Amino acid sequence: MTDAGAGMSLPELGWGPRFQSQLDLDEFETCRPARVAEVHRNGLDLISEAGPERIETGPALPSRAFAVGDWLLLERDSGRPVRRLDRFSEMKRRAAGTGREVQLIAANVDTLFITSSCNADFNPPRLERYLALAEQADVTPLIVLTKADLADDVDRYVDRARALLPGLIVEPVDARDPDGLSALRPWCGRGQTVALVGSSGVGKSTLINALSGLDLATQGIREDDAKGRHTTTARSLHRIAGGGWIIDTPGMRALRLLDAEEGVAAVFADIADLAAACRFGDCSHDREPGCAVREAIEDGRLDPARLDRYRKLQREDRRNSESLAEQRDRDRALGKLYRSAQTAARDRRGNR
Ligand SMILES: Nc1nc2c(ncn2[C@@H]2O[C@H](COP(=O)(O)OP(=O)(O)OP(=O)(O)O)[C@@H](O)[C@H]2O)c(=O)[nH]1
Ligand SMILES: [Zn+2]
Repeated sequence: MTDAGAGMSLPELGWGPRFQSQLDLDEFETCRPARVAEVHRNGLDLISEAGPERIETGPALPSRAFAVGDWLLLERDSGRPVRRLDRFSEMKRRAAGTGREVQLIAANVDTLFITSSCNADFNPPRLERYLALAEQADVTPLIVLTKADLADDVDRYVDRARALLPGLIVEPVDARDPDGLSALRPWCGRGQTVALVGSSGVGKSTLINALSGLDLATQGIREDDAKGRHTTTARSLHRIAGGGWIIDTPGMRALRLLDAEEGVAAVFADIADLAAACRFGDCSHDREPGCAVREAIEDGRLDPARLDRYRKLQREDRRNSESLAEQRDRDRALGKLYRSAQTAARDRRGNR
């Protein structure tokens, strides 16, 4: 069950006009809303004004249609689930491993805390990927730089992070110190929902513990994965001391972008602006004459590494967003190309 408490008002749970306005008159009278705190294979853990409860899911409303943070209408009398309400934000990704499945990460999130440590974990391409995810999901991103207490050049990390996106908020913290997290509190107020992403070991659990006053390590949500590493496996909604909610999103190490074309474009808006001035509309910024992007690189206005990262994310997004059939076609075409290259090489050897 979730650690969420009982007897909370709807606004405390994150309810507001954007959900209320989705109800018709009949639903007003016969239904009550509940928020999804945890998704299980055959059921959902919910929190509502009535406190925590567990419902069964079935073929009509399967578990996979829900994400942590979703709002659901239940029939007041029977407790039966009626429908899921539209989300104002939605984080999703392509499932890790070889799976092609789309995985919902979280819904109705206001702010994404993108965590990175002030050490070798600090990785601009990874941060840009998370930023693209936030942009795409309509969630406000904020960079939380953990282990600031261990670094002696914190400002350099802060500057590098700020340079990733105009206006980006970057907060260096010691995640172990609840009193030092005041800069994060405004994002964690009553009814606000925060999600957390970042590599293993950067301090996500520590941060959640410090913000919520919980001890996740004792909550039994850690288990060994196949490689014997400790990983946090459950995705759930935790109450933050002072009002808000925080969603832990484990397993985000293998984040793969999906349908994030706009998010990627938003994170690299400077390059898109430059590209608008290229002579050719379909300029690949490679060797074309009149290329404004290359010009900016030559002038030192644009970091060439940033262009590379932009291209890489674009490719990744396109590849992940392809349908299964498209991928099969492309793999087949590649196989054919490979075989014909092999044949040509064999022919050449034969002719010698
Ligand atoms: N000095 C210092 N140590 C920290 C800080 N944040 C986390 N740590 C330590 O770093 C280690 C890893 O922190 P976790 O909170 O378990 O990291 P995590 O991101 O939850 O890791 P996963 O569950 O594997 O994803 C722990 O020993 C923490 O005490 C910080 O800001 N300063
Ligand atoms: Zn160009």
